[in-house]
Amino acid sequence: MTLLVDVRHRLGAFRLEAGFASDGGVTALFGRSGSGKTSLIRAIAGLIRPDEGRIVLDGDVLVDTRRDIFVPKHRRRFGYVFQEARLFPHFTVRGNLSYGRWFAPRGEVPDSQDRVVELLGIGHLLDRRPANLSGGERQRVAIGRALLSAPRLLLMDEPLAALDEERKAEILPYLERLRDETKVPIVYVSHAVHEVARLADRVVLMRDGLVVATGPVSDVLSAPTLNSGMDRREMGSVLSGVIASFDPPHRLATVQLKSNVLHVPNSDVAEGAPVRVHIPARDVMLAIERPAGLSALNILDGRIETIVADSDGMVTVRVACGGDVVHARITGLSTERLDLQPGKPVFAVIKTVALDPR
Ligand SMILES: Nc1ncnc2c1ncn2[C@@H]1O[C@H](COP(=O)(O)OP(=O)(O)OP(=O)(O)O)[C@@H](O)[C@H]1O
Repeated sequence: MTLLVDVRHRLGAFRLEAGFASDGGVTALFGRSGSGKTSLIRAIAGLIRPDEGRIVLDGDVLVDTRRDIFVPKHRRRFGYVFQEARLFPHFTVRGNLSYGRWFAPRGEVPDSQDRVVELLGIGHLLDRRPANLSGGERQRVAIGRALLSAPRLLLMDEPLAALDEERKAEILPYLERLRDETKVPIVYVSHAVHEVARLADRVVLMRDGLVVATGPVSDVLSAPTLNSGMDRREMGSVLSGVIASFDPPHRLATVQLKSNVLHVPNSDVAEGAPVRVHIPARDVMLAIERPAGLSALNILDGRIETIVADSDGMVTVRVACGGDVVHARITGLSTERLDLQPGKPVFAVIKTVALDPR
């Protein structure tokens, strides 16, 4: 799958001038409120007809303003999931799912309903109406309905934004299964860094209608020089590893990274499972001697690669710990006091790590 997007469009005083390429998986459109994420996904959906540009999916030209090509929304065969589930209130869950299937084009075989129901864990809800579902359940049904229309691309615009933290946590594992077990490419709009760190393969970082960085999630979320549009307090490292072992009494998982081991609170992931860890840079401290008597479980030794100063007096230090790179966000004063410089050996003390199944 290849998706090429390159659009320019004026909306009142706002100018969208954005493009990216995706070769499948989950592409996150990420940025602050008002950066243009929704406008861009609406252009991909066919809800906005761009002033200029092209959108091409697998060689199929959906928009080319120079050639006056504009394939209307209903002929693009995309699935949509919005902030609110927008289910039909008078239909049961089963009825809503059948409606999705009804939209699958003739000759296309959508995922079987049983498989989608199982994937999203909604089997026990089939006879209920939307009014009797939680927000998270409604959203899972909306995703199921979209999947059953055999979409070529799934567009999700802040699908978790209307849910409370508990419901978000409940639905994220289903989104991960969707990413890992279906072949449907996803464009996912979010302003929440932990969601993007957890779900995305590629990130398109937007600011003021422009794309300011694009690339693999681990690069975009951690590279301070590229992150001009991103709230630097949100920066962090995204590392891949596998679950090496468990310590059930302490509910801790041991994650083997490229050259380090991390201890992470978690008890639901199988041994050998590939995982991602997200380490916010603000939760990493640096020491020039190995600290003793600390409650932190994870202390990695490494060497400083770069130090980038911000205008707010903070600095982001990139530390290579063998083959794993960790970023620490510390004060400029600490940098001076510890005489931190590129090449200097340091210990990275990691306060929190989030573990995500992969
Ligand atoms: N139809 C319109 N006419 C004029 N301005 C518009 C229109 N639609 C959107 N805008 C403006 O375009 C800018 C980008 O909006 P957009 O919804 O794409 O951003 P966003 O990144 O998705 O933000 P949020 O996360 O808050 O949804 C905003 O300043 C918005 O006010």
